[in-house]
Amino acid sequence: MTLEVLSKKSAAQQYVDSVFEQLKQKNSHQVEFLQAAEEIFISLVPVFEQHPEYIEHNILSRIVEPDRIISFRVTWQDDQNQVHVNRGYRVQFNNVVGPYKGGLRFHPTVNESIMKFLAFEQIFKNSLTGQPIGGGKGGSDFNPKGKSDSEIMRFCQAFMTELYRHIGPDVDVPAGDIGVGGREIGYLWGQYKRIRGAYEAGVLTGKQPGYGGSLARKEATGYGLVYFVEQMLLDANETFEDKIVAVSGSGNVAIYAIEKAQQFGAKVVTCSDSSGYIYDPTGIDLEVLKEIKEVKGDRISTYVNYRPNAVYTEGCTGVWSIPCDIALPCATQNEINGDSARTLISNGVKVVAEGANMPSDLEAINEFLNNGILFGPAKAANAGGVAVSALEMAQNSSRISWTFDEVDGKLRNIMKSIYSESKEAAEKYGYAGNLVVGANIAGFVKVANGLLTEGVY
Ligand SMILES: NC(=O)c1ccc[n+]([C@@H]2O[C@H](COP(=O)([O-])OP(=O)(O)OC[C@H]3O[C@@H](n4cnc5c(N)ncnc54)[C@H](O)[C@@H]3O)[C@@H](O)[C@H]2O)c1
Repeated sequence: MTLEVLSKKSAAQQYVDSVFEQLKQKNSHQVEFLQAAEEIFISLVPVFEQHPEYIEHNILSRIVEPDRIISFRVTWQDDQNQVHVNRGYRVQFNNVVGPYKGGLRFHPTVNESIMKFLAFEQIFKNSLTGQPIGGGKGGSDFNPKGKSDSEIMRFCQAFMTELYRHIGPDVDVPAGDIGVGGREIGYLWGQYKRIRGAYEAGVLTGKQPGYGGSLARKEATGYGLVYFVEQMLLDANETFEDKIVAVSGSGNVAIYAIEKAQQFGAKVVTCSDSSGYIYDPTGIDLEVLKEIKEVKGDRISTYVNYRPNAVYTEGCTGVWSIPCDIALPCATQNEINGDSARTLISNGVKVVAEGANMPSDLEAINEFLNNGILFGPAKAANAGGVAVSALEMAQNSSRISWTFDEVDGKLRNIMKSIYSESKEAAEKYGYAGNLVVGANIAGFVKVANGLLTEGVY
């Protein structure tokens, strides 16, 4: 029996290693994609140990190769009539669970590796939501910084003039991401509608409420994060009541995480932007924060003009030196390194949950896990945004609009079930308490089982 188990173990490990080796050979220049794939592959070894049928059907090789990668030229004219060319992408990675779904990113760093890494992660995040959405991602190396409104509009129209033939409400449903907000979604949607000659609202999500958009989409990621932590706390017989919370960022995710945490009775004492952070020991004044960021688009340093007892400090990482019970990184990738993690731990943090994508580096995650900190990984904890995008698609298909409370109630249930599925998967595969492994496995197994039912293709 022992030998049998050992040989099975070794078969699973050998299989995962060999698929990863082939992946490296085929994609040697795609650093980000390989990094994301490796992280997920490591979590999956125990799954292949228990499911040799996945090895027989070569599921891993089939999941890690995108269904297709579309790359196209985008030609547009600036306000001085100069002609520019950018490259557009859409990676349609996997549609076993539903139509491809994932954001569009407009940023100069966009390349095929980054598109593939984001689309690959999106498969498992979307599967975890329990909503019928597959994984995709797209974008362009276009830099929106410094562009006029008309230039943005012309770029979006040129981008959609090619993209429209590859997407559709039952095919592939893009949304926003970095550099693509409500304004860009509006221009993209207008152009799609004009070309198609049909009101296919479900082709894009993140639209304005009243024009095909869903109520509570703006709040969804931040609220969802807090609902996820609510479940983590509940399991430890705790609540948000009177907890000290440190939040980083002051954008869409941060603002609504702060709002919900405060509604649950927590005291949120920090927020930040890319220049520095605020420490307000009496609790962040949300009205002031919204005025600064949503109305005026100002720097977070101006907070002290409204709240003289608060302290502003230059530099972002210092935010993690503030003692807290719960830390919610909601700004950007790699904002918590090993040192920041150790500081948080020595100051007594009990829960860390990721609102941003990949805010903790690998060393930080290991510090949290090895020191018994409850850790909620981004794939699970910030899935509320895409979950409500799926609810937007459902409303578009049925041509009805749910109330704010209806959407919010569904979001809370979805976050509850993402938590319990991740927790149960971790327990089932021998990693009790490790939500990183649990979320990867729970997302993967659903896609793998779907693939098994569809035959070989
Ligand atoms: N908006 C969503 O629905 C959603 C969903 C899932 C994940 N995310 C992720 O959450 C993160 C934040 O997204 P958002 O929508 O709130 O973006 P946003 O642009 O609204 O806000 C980002 C905020 O972070 C601040 N920031 C940037 N760099 C920083 C740094 N180094 N240190 C501290 N603050 C910094 C910015 O000043 C801004 O206030 C991103 O990683 C994004 O990919 C967002």
